[in-house]
Parts: sequence; structure tokens; C-alpha cells
Amino acid sequence: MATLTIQTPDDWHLHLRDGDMLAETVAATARCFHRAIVMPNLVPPVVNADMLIAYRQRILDARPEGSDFEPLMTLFLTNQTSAEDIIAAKAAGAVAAKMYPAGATTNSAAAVSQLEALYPVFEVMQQQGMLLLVHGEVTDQHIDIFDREKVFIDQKLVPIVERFPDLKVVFEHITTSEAAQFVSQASDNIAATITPQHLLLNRNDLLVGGVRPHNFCLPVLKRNTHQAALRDVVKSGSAKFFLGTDSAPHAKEAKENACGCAGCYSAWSALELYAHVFEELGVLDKLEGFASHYGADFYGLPRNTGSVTLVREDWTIPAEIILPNGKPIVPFFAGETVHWKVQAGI
Ligand SMILES: NC(=O)N[C@@H](CC(=O)O)C(=O)O
Ligand SMILES: [Zn+2]
Ligand SMILES: [Zn+2]
Repeated sequence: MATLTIQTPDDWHLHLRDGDMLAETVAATARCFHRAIVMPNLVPPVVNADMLIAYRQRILDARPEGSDFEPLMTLFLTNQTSAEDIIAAKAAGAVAAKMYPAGATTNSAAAVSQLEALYPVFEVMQQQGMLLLVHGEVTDQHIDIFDREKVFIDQKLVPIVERFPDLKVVFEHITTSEAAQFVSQASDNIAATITPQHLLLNRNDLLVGGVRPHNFCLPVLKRNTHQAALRDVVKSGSAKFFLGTDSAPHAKEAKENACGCAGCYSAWSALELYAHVFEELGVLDKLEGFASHYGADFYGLPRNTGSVTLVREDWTIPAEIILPNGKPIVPFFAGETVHWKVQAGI
């Protein structure tokens, strides 16, 4: 049987949620990832050091027996975030701060409405060596949803990168050829995460033959030429692009809804789906760099010491997962057959 062993990977973009959900989400990620960058878009969001410390503890408490999973915490930027907040968050162990344009995505109502007003905060982050993570979409009513990432680059990201050349920026969950090109050509302080869904799917998978709410995430899936551009950059093996699942669970009833939530719960199959893509591209040998090396290197953290083995074996992603509160979640790719499986018990 074919197997593939790689250094233990990390997930550089993850939503664990809170409360009851943590028992499910922490275990699902800890089955193969040692660390994860934990997104702060709770309700209310994680806006200060005290909230960050308390949230981190709730995550640690939810770890399965024997797990050494390590959450890497992030601060949610708002119009009110101050230099002191950044310094306190850093002292509390935050590795990054997350910038959502207000209203861009799930639970971002409290986020930033005037990006330029945050420049003094970026200045302090640059000094402190704290990374800036961005959800890169503008929110202007008149900008088409398929163009929101591209416009964000020109209007928002280029000025930030020019003004703060020493600030490390992760352009999260990129979805377009423009973003792939921008990051490729930018300085070494700019990198990007790529999700499994944006490598596997394009907007036909969202809309042809009926609306597929479980393929709906933000930034929304784009046309196949953009998907191809993302596949090209991972195929190239560039260290500027690394694994960030953006696994983002929502209750089934919130996804299968007249106003369905954005987010794909991919933690059950994420590493396997990346392996599937890398195999299709004929570059399985490049999975380890993408999943286990480049993210840690960019964040300035040590690479993991353990290893994870994937076995080439067909299995089917469950149709539903029942949460401790009895509510079902439909995982990403539910009912589909995946050809790789992470070996259990490592
Ligand atoms: N990606 C998504 O579609 N949703 C994320 C938020 C985000 O990462 O933008 C969520 O928190 O549900
Ligand atoms: Zn986002
Ligand atoms: Zn996300």
C-alpha cells in the first residue's frame, strides 16, 4: 500500500469556534496538525489580551486525552484597537493580529471600517514583530463580489505593503490569479494561505445544477482560470504559499438556509484533500513543504519534530457530524470518496 510520511503539519488559518463546538473542532484538527493559527472572529470577537488568554485556555481544555495540540492565538482588530492592545496581546502570546474589513465575512460586523486609521497600530505591529493577517476583500456595495479580492489588492494591500515594508503580512485564503501573482512578486515579508476548497473547486461547483451551500465560503469560489492559477503556484513549490484550511464550521441549519452562512468545515479531511490535489498535480513530493515547512518558516517558528503518515486508501467523508448539543454539521465534501487517509493514532 502506498504511504506518504511528512513532518507533522500545521494549519495556518483555522476557525475553532467556541463553547460546545470546541470538543468537535479541536479533536478534528489535532488528529493531524500540531499547531494552528486560531481565528478570533467569535461573538464577541477576541479583541484584547484577557479574552485571548481565556479563549486559549478553553481550547487547551478541549484537547483530547494525550494531545499536545498547540493553538497559536490571534487578536481581532477593530477601530478601537490601540498600540497598548497590541503590546499586551503580544505579551499574552499572540503571534498575529487579524484584519477583517467590517462586514466582509462571518462575524466581522465589529471589525475595521477605516483601514487607514489603523496605520499607527500596524506601525507597532511592525516594531513588535507581530504578523498582520488579512481577509482581503473590499466591502463596497458597488463592487461585484467576484472582484472584491482583486480590488482589495490595489486599494488596500499595496499601500500597506509600501508603507510598512518590514511588517509580515499573510494574505489569507487567496482565491484569484491576481492575488497569486501579487504575492509571488511581493517581498519576502508577504505570503499567502490557500484552502483545499479553492484548489479543488471553482464557481461551477457552487452554482451548476443547483446551489451547493456546503461549497459556499468567502472569498467566494472563482472561475476555473483562477483555480488553475492557485494550482500552479502550489505546484511551483514556492515557499510563499502554505497550508491554511480555513475550516469554518456552521450548523447544518445555518448552511442550508435562505440566507446561508459562508464557511466550509474541512478539518475532517483537509490534509487528505491537499494530498489529493498534490497527487493530481504530480507533485506529492511538494506537499511537505506546503503543509509542514513554509508556514513555520514564515512565522519564524520552529518546524515540528514529529511525523504524520498518509495511506493511499479510499474512505468516505461522513454525511453529517453530530455535535455534543445534538445539532448536525455537514462536513466539507460530505459523502465524497477521498483517496488518502491520515493514519490514526500518531
Ligand atoms: N471563510 C468563510 O467563509 N468563513 C469564515 C470567515 C472567513 O475566514 O472569512 C467563518 O468564520 O465562517
Ligand atoms: Zn476570511
Ligand atoms: Zn477564515
